[in-house]
Amino acid sequence: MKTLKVIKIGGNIIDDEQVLNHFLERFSKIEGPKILVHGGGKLATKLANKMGVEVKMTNGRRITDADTLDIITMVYAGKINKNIIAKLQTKQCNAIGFSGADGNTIVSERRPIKDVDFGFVGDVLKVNTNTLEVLLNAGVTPVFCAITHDENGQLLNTNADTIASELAIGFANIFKTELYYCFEKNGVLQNVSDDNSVIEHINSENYKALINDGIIADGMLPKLNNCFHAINHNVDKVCIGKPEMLFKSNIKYTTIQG
Ligand SMILES: Nc1ncnc2c1ncn2[C@@H]1O[C@H](COP(=O)(O)OP(=O)(O)O)[C@@H](O)[C@H]1O
Ligand SMILES: CC(=O)N[C@@H](CCC(=O)OP(=O)(O)O)C(=O)O
Repeated sequence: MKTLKVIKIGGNIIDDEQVLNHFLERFSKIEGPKILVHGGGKLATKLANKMGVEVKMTNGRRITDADTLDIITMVYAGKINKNIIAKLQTKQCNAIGFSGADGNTIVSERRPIKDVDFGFVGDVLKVNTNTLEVLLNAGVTPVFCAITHDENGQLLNTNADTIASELAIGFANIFKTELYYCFEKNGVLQNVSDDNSVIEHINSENYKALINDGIIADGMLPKLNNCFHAINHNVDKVCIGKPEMLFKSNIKYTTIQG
């Protein structure tokens, strides 16, 4: 079985032109099938502020009204995705940009209203691997933004970490699948302001303790939920850290264990 690497990059990598170029240079050289997933929440927030559209976040998720959906579609599926594709083409990496609507690759349903109405936010129902598998086997690299669709013509905003974990799970019976969450820190940290305090292994036991002790908070909570979801659904390897974890052997990062 071939190994598929699903790699997610967060806002802090996308926002910095130099960091992004350096990452894409090394990403393009990774051999074998690979999928890149990008966020871009920070840029969407910046543009919404500029356009006078109020930004509302709850539990790390963006409340997405019709104006916000327009903005995130322009930012995620347009500006960020197409810039990444153009850069990869300069590095001999033949990439194609995807939202979940393209090729009907990721189908979601609008999140039901419970305590909060998230608006046009989608929870993933299904990943269709057929088209993507053909592309991967032909050496083409799919690059996903954080947008899905409901098969009734409605685009939906879906967190990029979730897109990455659902893609990894979707391919877990076709490839040996590895999921890498790249962000600006060395991994999950014991002390969030000390990059040397990497917690190298997290399992469901120490995870609970880390939450209770307030060590894991903010965006790290949904990220780790996605990690456990993946490792419990046949994904072989789930890691969180700086992009260097993909390219160097002497680097510390966090590995998730089931
Ligand atoms: N224990 C922790 N270790 C590392 N980061 C943490 C921790 N607890 C909270 N965080 C926060 O989680 C953030 C990462 O989540 P998020 O911003 O959603 O990531 P991304 O940039 O991938 O979208 C970090 O920037 C950090 O501020
Ligand atoms: C529903 C929801 O919250 N979607 C996210 C999608 C982008 C994202 O996940 O970007 P980062 O990975 O850079 O945070 C949002 O709009 O912020």
